[in-house]
Amino acid sequence: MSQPDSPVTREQAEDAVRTLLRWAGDDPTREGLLDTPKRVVKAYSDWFSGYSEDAEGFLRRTFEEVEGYDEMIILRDIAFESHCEHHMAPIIGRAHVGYLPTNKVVGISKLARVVEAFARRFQVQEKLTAQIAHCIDDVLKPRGVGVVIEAAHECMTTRGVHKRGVSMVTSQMLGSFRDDPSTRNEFLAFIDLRGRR
Ligand SMILES: Nc1nc2c(ncn2[C@@H]2O[C@H](COP(=O)(O)OP(=O)(O)OP(=O)(O)O)[C@@H](O)[C@H]2O)c(=O)[nH]1
Ligand SMILES: [Zn+2]
Repeated sequence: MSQPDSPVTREQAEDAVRTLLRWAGDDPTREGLLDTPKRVVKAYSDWFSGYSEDAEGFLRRTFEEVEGYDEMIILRDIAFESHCEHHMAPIIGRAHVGYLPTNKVVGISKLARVVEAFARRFQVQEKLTAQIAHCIDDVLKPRGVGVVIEAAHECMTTRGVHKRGVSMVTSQMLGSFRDDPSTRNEFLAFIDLRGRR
């Protein structure tokens, strides 16, 4: 992931927020807005904390004592918040992640941590989906990985085309999830996209 050449200071980021406030037609020196740049930068530090997270690192601790368990493992309904890289508007959704282990499994919370690490960046949903799947595939080297994401894009609901209730669905299947229709179908049946609404 390429980073900007020179680091931006917190003060510069706060100035940028003041500029936007002025540009929108308000007065950043009025009482209600005085602390807003500070708050916005703090909020952004949270929303974009993924840039400083090592997604692969979360998957390095694995467990082998699982009595030979070798069936599918799924973490479904992982709620996440991200931001679209086109409008910097929220993307609110759920991710479903499954894999077929080889001889080791990972702590289940780590799958959610991987989702968070990539979601807390500027994203398009396709890239987010692929990054999660490839990260799990690269580190765990399982027999297969499936990632399905359903999300609402606020750039489509609160502005632009103004379509509420629309969700975008993306999937990235790798290994046996891609090549073996029964594995793919088992995963899709477990996550039951429409049935659990
Ligand atoms: N494929 C994809 N498109 C996205 C995602 N997030 C936002 N977009 C779309 O990115 C496109 C950007 O299109 P542009 O025409 O450059 O931007 P725009 O003029 O603001 O477009 P409108 O949203 O249609 O008003 C829009 O169609 C968005 O709906 C995403 O995660 N994946
Ligand atoms: Zn957008």
